[in-house]
Amino acid sequence: MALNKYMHPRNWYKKHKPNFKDLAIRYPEFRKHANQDLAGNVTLNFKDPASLRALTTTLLQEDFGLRVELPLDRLIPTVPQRLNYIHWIEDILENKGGEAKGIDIGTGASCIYPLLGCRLNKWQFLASELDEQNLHYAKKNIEANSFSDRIQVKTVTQETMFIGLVDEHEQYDFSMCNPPFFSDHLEAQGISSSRSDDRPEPHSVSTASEEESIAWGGEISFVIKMIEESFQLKTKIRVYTTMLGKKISVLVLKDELKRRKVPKYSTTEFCQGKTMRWGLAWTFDESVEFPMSLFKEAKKEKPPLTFDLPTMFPENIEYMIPPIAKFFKKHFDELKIEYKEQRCNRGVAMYTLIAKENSWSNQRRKRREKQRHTETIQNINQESDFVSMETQKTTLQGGSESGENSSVHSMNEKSAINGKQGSGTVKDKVHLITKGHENVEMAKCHRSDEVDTKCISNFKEENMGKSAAYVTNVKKRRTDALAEGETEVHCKRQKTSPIIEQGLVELASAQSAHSTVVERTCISNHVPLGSTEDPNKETDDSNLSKEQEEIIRDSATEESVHLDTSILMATIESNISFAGDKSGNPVKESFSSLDPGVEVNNMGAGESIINPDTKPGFVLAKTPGFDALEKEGGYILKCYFNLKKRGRTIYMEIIWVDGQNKQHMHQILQYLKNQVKLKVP
Ligand SMILES: C[S@@+](CC[C@H](N)C(=O)[O-])C[C@H]1O[C@@H](n2cnc3c(N)ncnc32)[C@H](O)[C@@H]1O
Repeated sequence: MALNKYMHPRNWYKKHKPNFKDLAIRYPEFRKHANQDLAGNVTLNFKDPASLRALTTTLLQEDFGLRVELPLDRLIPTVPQRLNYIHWIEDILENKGGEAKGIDIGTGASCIYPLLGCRLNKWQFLASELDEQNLHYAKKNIEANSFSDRIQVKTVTQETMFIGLVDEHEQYDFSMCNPPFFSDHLEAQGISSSRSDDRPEPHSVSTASEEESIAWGGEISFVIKMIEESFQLKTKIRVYTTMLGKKISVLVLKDELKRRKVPKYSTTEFCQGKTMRWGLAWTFDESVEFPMSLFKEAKKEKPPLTFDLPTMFPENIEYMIPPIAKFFKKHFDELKIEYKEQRCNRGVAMYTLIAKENSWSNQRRKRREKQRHTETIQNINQESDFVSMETQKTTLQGGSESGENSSVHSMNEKSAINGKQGSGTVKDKVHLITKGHENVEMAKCHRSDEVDTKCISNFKEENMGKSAAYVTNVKKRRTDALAEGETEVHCKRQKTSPIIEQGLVELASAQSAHSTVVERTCISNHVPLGSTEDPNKETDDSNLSKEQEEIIRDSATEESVHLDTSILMATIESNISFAGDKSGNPVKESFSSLDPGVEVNNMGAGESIINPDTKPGFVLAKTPGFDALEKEGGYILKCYFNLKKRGRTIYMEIIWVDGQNKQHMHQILQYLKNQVKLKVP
């Protein structure tokens, strides 16, 4: 049912496929024509007119409460296709469910357009028909559904279109028509060449009589006559419309409207199953706005949304696709976007994404929360300025005693280099320093193999809760000390690099979320808490690029080197784990293996990151729900997400497939871009 996805969105059958089994149980007439196979599936023979009639009358009864009687030797309409046309008229009139007065040229025995139009809307109809038998049945069907006060059928001659049918005192909102489609018997039998080669053979039998299906000149001539008459009636009928059975007719008639300088016209597609029909509308009323064709919109080639990952490595190092793919998959999981991996190897990763809900819009709120965390951290850093000052002062007073508290050990060592003198109680001040530099503690905790959560929660309690009181306290002591005649020690505020800020933010956000960010940020350099070993030595940065070393140098100030490098290194290592050398080997295995979030070191070139046993190109279903979602269309967005190598960088593209609106795709791209920016400063 290739075209069903382009059915009008309000078409009942777009989401409610008829259940033949159920219909067979509840409708005896339908049951007579239903066949059940050994597997229990119920099918219909669409080449049998009686089966077709049973289906149409049963669906009209079941889904629209319409009781319709049809002769076997006249056209049997397909309900879903007729619904598409009704919904298109609703869209043009912009009055779904509202009142309108319409005309139906050649209503047929079913009188299907007026019946459906009146059932779904408060419309009234003037219908025409030239065939006696059709007229008889149409009237019967109108009465059977108690629509005699809203639907009027008039008998007309072959030459009549609007003139001779319409009431000259009346104003009409629209006209509709399903014209006889063949020009002669040869065409009706499929012998002449007007059926286009690419159009498949009909799947169901045509029961249309000669009068119904054949008109001199076919549908083109029929509609040209309508166009001619519309020039006489102009806005008496606000919008003229017709259905067309052949694409060539659409082109010819559009050309005709253009040639005759009709002010506004539009076309659309009616899609159902494997059948496509077309709609043509024109008007002399400039205020009419024709709706966009959903089919054309969906089919229109839209360039994919793209983004190049920033290059940040020296020339012999490149990004590797599998770890990057894993990075994005983690974010898809976070956004509850289902994905199906179509391919993942060194050169390309391809995914089909399906989102059943908008989980990215509230990301703004989350970002604001994160921003608040940043601000809190910045406040703490500012507060630490005072502490730095105190640190130096304390050291001047008696650096040897600073060993009482190992957490400030290295700092005191560094501060002691200043070698100035001061006075005061060393113990108290050491205590202050320890408190004020809880972030130093935290960094150290992260540098050990232990207690992430513990030190994070300490950090939260100690710093967030007590920092205000603490700063007041420090300020007071500082004033007191100065009042006692101590020498002022000048100390510049530490400038924290954006990377470090980011590290701090990640750590802070992790307090509540206890997210993998902590794991990623907490690299273990195996420096025990309070160790006096040089942290730079432990992190073994011999394999870092000059660029990266520079970042470290620029970011770490003399006093804060111990704290800053640990976080900085974590950030850089996460990035490095995205990279490989020219042969696809991870840049540095020891780095990668320290990062629990990225499995670079056990992944060979071309292997899938999800399942190392799987050969590239094999389809892996991420969740069992994916296929069901896809099949039932239970999603708001379906798109393709590809990662491709482009030189030394990676090119990311998102290609629209289906969904509510394309804006979702833009929002997801923006979200992913933001994540990349956080990751690659
Ligand atoms: C293809 S059938 C459409 C029937 C129905 N509207 C439907 O969609 O199922 C075309 C109908 O137009 C009728 N017809 C042909 N020429 C006509 C004319 N000049 N005026 C009114 N009806 C006409 C035929 O009898 C036939 O019932």
